[in-house]
Amino acid sequence: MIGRLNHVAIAVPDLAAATEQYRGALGADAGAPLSLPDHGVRVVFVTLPNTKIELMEPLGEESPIARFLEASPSGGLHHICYEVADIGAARDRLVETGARVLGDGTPKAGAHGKPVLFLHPKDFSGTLIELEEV
Ligand SMILES: C[C@@H](C(=O)O)C(=O)SCCNC(=O)CCNC(=O)[C@H](O)C(C)(C)COP(=O)(O)OP(=O)(O)OC[C@H]1O[C@@H](n2cnc3c(N)ncnc32)[C@H](O)[C@@H]1OP(=O)(O)O
Ligand SMILES: [Co+2]
Repeated sequence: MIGRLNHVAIAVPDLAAATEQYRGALGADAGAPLSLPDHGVRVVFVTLPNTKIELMEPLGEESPIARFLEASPSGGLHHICYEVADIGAARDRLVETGARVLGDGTPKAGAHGKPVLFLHPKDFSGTLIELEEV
C-alpha cells in the first residue's frame, strides 16, 4: 500500500539556523520558509535527488512538536512520510488492523496542499508516520 518516501522530518529549535546549516555546511537545496498554522509548524523543505527533508520549528502555543523539543532541545528525527494513492482507503485499512490514526481521522491539507494523516508512533516501532496522498 505505501509507495515512495516523500520526506523525512527533523524538528529543530531554530529554523533559520538549521536552514543555513543545510545550505552552507551540507550544500543542500533549501527552499523558502512556510508557516503552516493548521499544523502548528513553520517548515523549510530541502530537496535531495531522491527525497526531501522537512525542517520544522514550532509555530503557536499548541504546536504538536513543542513537547518533542522539550524532550530533545537540540532537535531530532520527528517523522517519516510515505506516499499513498488513496488516503481514505489507507486509513480504513489501518483502522481495521487496530492502528491509531491521530486526530479525528479526517485528512488535512499538508505542506504540499495534498491530504495527509498521521499514525501513532507507539503503533509503528516508535516512529511517527505521516501518509500523504499523491
Ligand atoms: C505539515 C506537515 C507535512 O509534512 O505536510 C507536517 O509534517 S506537520 C508535523 C507536525 N504534526 C504532527 O506531528 C501531527 C501528529 N503528531 C501528534 O499528534 C503528536 O505529536 C503525537 C505524536 C501524538 C505526540 O504528541 P505529544 O508529544 O503531545 O505526546 P506525548 O509527549 O504524550 O508522547 C507520547 C509518547 O509518544 C512519543 N513520541 C512523541 N512524539 C514522537 C515522535 N515524533 N516520534 C516518536 N515518538 C514520539 C513520546 O516520547 C511518548 O513516549 P513515552 O510515553 O514512551 O515517553
Ligand atoms: Co511532514
